Amino acid sequence: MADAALADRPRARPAQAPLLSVRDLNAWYGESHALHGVTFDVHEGEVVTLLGRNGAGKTTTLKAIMGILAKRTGSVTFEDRETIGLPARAIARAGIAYCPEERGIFSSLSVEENLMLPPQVKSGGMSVERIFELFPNLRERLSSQGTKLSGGEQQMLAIGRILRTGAKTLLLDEPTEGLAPVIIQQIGRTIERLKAEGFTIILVEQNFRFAATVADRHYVVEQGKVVDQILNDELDANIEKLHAYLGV
Ligand SMILES: Nc1ncnc2c1ncn2[C@@H]1O[C@H](COP(=O)(O)OP(=O)(O)OP(=O)(O)O)[C@@H](O)[C@H]1O
Repeated sequence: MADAALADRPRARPAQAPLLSVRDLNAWYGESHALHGVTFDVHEGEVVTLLGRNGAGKTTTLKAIMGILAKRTGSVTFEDRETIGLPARAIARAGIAYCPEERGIFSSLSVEENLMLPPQVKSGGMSVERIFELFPNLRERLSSQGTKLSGGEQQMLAIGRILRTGAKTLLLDEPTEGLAPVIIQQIGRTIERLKAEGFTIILVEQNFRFAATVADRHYVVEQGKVVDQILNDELDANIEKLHAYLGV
């Protein structure tokens, strides 16, 4: 195929191998079967969202990729390496970081202590100075206790903290949930900057209007499976279908 034709291909079908490839992923909470064969790909440098109703399996998909669910089957390859049998710490060292919906800020620790908590898993982690450039509020709150932070500041700290680790693939679970529009915009700008720097991001979002401002593609999750894919450029044309999926 000619180079020009390759360049014209949509992002959804680039020629190079995916960075992350999820195939027939099943996962359980104890006896409860939560994922029923999730399959999707993410290419390096993409921002991809998982959209879907409450309980569809979006968070579980992130946890299963990260290896923090005890029982999972199927295949998750990252940089062509199978990770399904690996413990979470090995997956983190491979360069994937997870920012949970509940943010996981230690209330008894200061902003600085929270920031320094996760170990660096790869070289090239972001310096604290750079993190403060992205989130100036954190610099001002450096010695504040975790409990004293607003929801927005907690979210910035949770994202800043994983940027220090050196991971270049980020799993962000509903980073905008419950936040004021001005903070949501700041998180949106941060995601854009990270994308421009080559980070790969999987974003779980309920707020598809926000998702549309940052993502290349959207996967729709329903009953523990990916049931559809919508390119961001084609979102407007598919808006009724998306409303039906999301029940809005
Ligand atoms: N800790 C748990 N123990 C048992 N079942 C769980 C647990 N967490 C989630 N589930 C179940 O797994 C399924 C998928 O939940 P999940 O949290 O992944 O959905 P979601 O799409 O992220 O939705 P939400 O936005 O509500 O978090 C649901 O049926 C849910 O009830």
